[in-house]
Amino acid sequence: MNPPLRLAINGATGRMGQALLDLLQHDSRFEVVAALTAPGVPQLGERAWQSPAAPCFQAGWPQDALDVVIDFSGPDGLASALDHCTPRGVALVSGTTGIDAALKARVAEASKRIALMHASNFSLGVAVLTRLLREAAAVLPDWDLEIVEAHHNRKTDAPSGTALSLGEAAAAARGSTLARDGVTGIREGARHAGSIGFAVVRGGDIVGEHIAMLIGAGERVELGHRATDRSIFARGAIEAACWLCRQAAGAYNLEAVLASRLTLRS
Ligand SMILES: NC(=O)C1=CN([C@@H]2O[C@H](COP(=O)(O)OP(=O)(O)OC[C@H]3O[C@@H](n4cnc5c(N)ncnc54)[C@H](OP(=O)(O)O)[C@@H]3O)[C@@H](O)[C@H]2O)C=CC1
Ligand SMILES: O=C(O)C1=N[C@H](C(=O)O)C[C@H](O)C1
Repeated sequence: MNPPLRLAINGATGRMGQALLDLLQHDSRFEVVAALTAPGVPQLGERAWQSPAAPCFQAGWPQDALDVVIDFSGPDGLASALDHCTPRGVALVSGTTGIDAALKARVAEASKRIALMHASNFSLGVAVLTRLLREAAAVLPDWDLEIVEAHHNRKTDAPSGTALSLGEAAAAARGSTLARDGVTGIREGARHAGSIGFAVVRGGDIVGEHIAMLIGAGERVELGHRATDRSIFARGAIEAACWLCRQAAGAYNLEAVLASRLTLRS
């Protein structure tokens, strides 16, 4: 049997960090070597779960060698993970959203040296939704496309990373880009033909909902996904980490993992 993969969680005290730790306590494929969080959080020094084998929450990267890092933190946390993983050849799975063009470029640059998967959504359902939307957007090129997303009241980035990725996939299927046709924020006046609009709802404990509306004259197609439990994202990221550790340097997406595990047919 292979020894367990040596893993660090970045953003370990957050909502996703907790969902990951809940699953990883019982996953013999991994040894959680470090549970990293931001400096100053009250949990620093506490064990990540109730076992003497659990690491304590810490604010700096460990000296120990790692096989893989799973990062669900924020833009600063992702930048720090890139700084740690790239020179050391450590694989990196990141679900952090709300990152700007400069950080996206750093992610792309790092993937020349390490195996890296950055995905705005690690759920199987959203992977399928993306496929369906690509197809619908291509066969209905003249229909108006609006993407509505809803999340909990603690979410800081908007539109969500998933909404933007869905928009990018649809735009690409129509031979366009979000930079050209995406429209966010409050809109006034008539709709521009070909634009892809985004609407954002924030409230309560909504885990994550995305609805893509393709609106024609006298009819409308709606494709949507509702997450009701964060463990779906955590499970996807854990499977990705396991898979990524066997890959050469490069930028990978979740579809590659799903194709190898579930043989999703095109
Ligand atoms: N791709 C996907 O499938 C999913 C992506 N996400 C994304 O993951 C990210 C985290 O989401 P969520 O868990 O809900 O957010 P939380 O705010 O609950 O958790 C983020 C955690 O990261 C910590 N953190 C902040 N800065 C750093 C740093 N520099 N180094 C290490 N840790 C840091 C935070 O500490 P502190 O609280 O002190 O700031 C917090 O504990 C978001 O970008 C979100 O959009 C979420 C769900 C699914
Ligand atoms: O912050 C969240 O919670 C989520 N963020 C991701 C995003 O921005 O798309 C994925 C998921 O919807 C939950």
